[in-house]
Amino acid sequence: MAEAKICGITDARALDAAIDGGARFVGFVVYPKSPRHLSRDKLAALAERARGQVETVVVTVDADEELLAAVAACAGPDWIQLHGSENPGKTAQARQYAQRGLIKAIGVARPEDLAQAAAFEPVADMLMFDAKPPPGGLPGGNALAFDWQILAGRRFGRPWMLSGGLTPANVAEAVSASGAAAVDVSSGVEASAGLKDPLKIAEFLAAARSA
Ligand SMILES: O=C(O)c1ccccc1N[C@@H]1O[C@H](COP(=O)(O)O)[C@@H](O)[C@H]1O
Repeated sequence: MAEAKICGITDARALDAAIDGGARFVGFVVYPKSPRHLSRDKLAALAERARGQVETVVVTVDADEELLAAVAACAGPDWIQLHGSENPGKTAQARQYAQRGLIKAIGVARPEDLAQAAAFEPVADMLMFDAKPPPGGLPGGNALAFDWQILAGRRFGRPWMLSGGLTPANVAEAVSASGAAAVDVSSGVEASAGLKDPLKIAEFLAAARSA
């Protein structure tokens, strides 16, 4: 059984589907270039609805302290996910803005990319391995997968989550190939960019649970 994070939630129906389906985490994106970006008001409302039912994650990209403080004030997230090119120092500084911890995303295309994990283990509470973004593309949320076998048998000093191009149809194979204990999805449970499909969320969570 793999734990799951449903990321890029933009409305209450999707949030409720994630909670009802047994997600451990829900993710809210604060990054204006993303089709899943949330205004402060919407972020606050969704975080309030989620409180106490599921662990909340705010996803940021190279956010400055002002933005992190604003996110903390309006949403009080359990976790902050850093999905840009934050270095270990910046990652450590962000810790004060999350209630439970930090998730640091690492882009993976080749086995050598996993070496970056070591520098973040002392400062992040969880790692996320996502497909390296295409040149000029968004830093995440691209529906791109990488070779999951790269992770097979690898051990890290922190818990980690598999991300990138996961869907209800491939998540079981991804878990089996990589050995992931937790998985993260955004595009694979959408009807269109930025609009989650509650049925696909339920299917993904059922598949992850039985993986
Ligand atoms: O989802 C986004 O729009 C996004 C924007 C900026 C940084 C990260 C983002 N999403 C993260 O990427 C993973 C993988 O997405 P996908 O399933 O391949 O579409 C997503 O789960 C978020 O953690």
